[in-house]
Amino acid sequence: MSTIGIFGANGRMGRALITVAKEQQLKLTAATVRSSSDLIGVDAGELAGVGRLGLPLSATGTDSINQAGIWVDFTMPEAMLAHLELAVAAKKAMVIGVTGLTDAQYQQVQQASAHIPIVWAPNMSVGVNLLLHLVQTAAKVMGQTADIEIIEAHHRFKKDAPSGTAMAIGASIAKALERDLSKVAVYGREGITGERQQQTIGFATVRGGDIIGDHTALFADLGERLEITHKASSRNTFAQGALRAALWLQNKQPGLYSMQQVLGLADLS
Ligand SMILES: NC(=O)C1=CN([C@@H]2O[C@H](COP(=O)(O)OP(=O)(O)OC[C@H]3O[C@@H](n4cnc5c(N)ncnc54)[C@H](OP(=O)(O)O)[C@@H]3O)[C@@H](O)[C@H]2O)C=CC1
Ligand SMILES: O=C(O)C1=N[C@H](C(=O)O)C[C@H](O)C1
Repeated sequence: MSTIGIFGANGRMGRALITVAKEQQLKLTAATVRSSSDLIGVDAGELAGVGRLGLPLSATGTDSINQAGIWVDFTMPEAMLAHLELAVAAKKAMVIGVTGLTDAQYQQVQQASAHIPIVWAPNMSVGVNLLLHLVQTAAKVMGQTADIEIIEAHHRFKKDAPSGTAMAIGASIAKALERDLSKVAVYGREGITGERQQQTIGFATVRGGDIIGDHTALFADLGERLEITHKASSRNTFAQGALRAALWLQNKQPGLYSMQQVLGLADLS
């Protein structure tokens, strides 16, 4: 079994990853934090509240990159790109869950995948990845006449909007309907907006409290509406998916892989 490392171990997802790695008895051999962090040397299991693991947190950098073969990154876009540079230089595989990437940042991930195997996905849960297929069926059946809106809700600490998952749902629906998402997306509404344009795909964002992650795709027609909803009740579900992706990446050739491929859902129509 490959050795696994976690960048950004002190984040919400970093701690969930440590928890799940312990539950699944995976070979977690590195957990890193910023080089300026006071947490360096603290036990990773104690940080995550799951008891001593005998794994001290180390500083992200060239000294720690060789502590693991596959690295998991749920940090922030700029930090992730710096980690990616380290991984490419050391030929390490990466699982990336970071959202809110600009097009240019996503292109940097694509370019790095010419050198190392990478899984990038805005949502690592089984349910959301199934939902990405279900919305395509709904779009094909109802999308020519129904109004399509994507509603997402997350905790008050989230920094990007709409969520990466909401964007992926929009892209999935737009693809099924052969619409260009960049032309039909409407992000929030205010003032005298006029009547709704039928071809548009609307996005609405809610931020509050400790909501872990809710997503709804709404297909609203005259006389009926269909809502397809996913609600995450624990971050461990994302961590389980990420660690499954890490194991799946063992011995893979360089390339950019999706969670659909990891879960064997890529061929669902
Ligand atoms: N794909 C998926 O399934 C999921 C994706 N996400 C995404 O994962 C990302 C992280 O989410 P979450 O865990 O809630 O965020 P947190 O804010 O809890 O954690 C972010 C981590 O990144 C580190 N970090 C941030 N900026 C820097 C930097 N400049 N240099 C070094 N380290 C840095 C932080 O370090 P420090 O503690 O020192 O500040 C922290 O450890 C988001 O993009 C989120 O959308 C979240 C859940 C599921
Ligand atoms: O920031 C989060 O928390 C989450 N972010 C991801 C996203 O932006 O889609 C996935 C999940 O919903 C949690």
